[in-house]
Amino acid sequence: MTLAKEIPTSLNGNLPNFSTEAAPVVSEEEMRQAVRTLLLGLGENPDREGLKDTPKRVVKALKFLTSGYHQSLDELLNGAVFHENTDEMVLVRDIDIFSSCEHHILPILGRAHVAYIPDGKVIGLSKVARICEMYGRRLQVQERLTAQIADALQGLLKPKGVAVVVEASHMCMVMRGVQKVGSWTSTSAVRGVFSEDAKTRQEFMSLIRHTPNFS
Ligand SMILES: Nc1nc2c(ncn2[C@@H]2O[C@H](COP(=O)(O)OP(=O)(O)OP(=O)(O)O)[C@@H](O)[C@H]2O)c(=O)[nH]1
Ligand SMILES: [Zn+2]
Repeated sequence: MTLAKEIPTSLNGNLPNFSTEAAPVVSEEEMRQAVRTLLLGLGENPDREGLKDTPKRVVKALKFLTSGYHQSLDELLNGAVFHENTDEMVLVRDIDIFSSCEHHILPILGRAHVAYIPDGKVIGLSKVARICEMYGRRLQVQERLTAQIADALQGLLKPKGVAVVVEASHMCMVMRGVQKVGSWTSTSAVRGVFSEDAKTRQEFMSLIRHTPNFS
């Protein structure tokens, strides 16, 4: 493993825990070897037929599950911010979340509800889901994921307010550890008018609880 002088520009600002000096560059082969070592440590034979391509598959899967480190808001937005004279709440509900907890690298499965009150600008609806994907496909804690989604929208649109609720089940609490099947966690991040005005916050909460008749 060597130390990079610079983080590739695509990662700038996305790797929270490395300074520019210390960002390690790890080859694909080194990553596969690490998975092979894990398999050996688990008492498996990494050379048996079913496992011989597993290191390659695991590295590919983990790279996909953390691909959000290589995205940027600019890129995913693709210019889809539009001037619109509205200040009514926009809510995108039930956005599925597939993230990975940073403590165990196990799945966090759930959904996000994202609302904002525009102040002259709206964003393409699909981009709200793409923002959730970008931050979801990183090693996360749910609280940070929720706040990052809220802060991204706040920064991009400078709206009157943003509210985000994430409801998710952590496989590290279900499949191992305390093993609480069916437990889930709700986190919220409110900015602007949603934090200042209880009525607006309540409207958001009641909209995310309402069951539409097409679902
Ligand atoms: N706040 C928060 N905690 C999380 C999240 N994901 C996992 N955790 C918790 O992180 C904690 C790590 O605790 P440790 O005691 O260091 O790890 P552990 O021995 O594996 O803990 P147990 O899960 O209790 O067996 C656990 O309580 C997890 O439930 C998250 O998104 N937010
Ligand atoms: Zn965990």
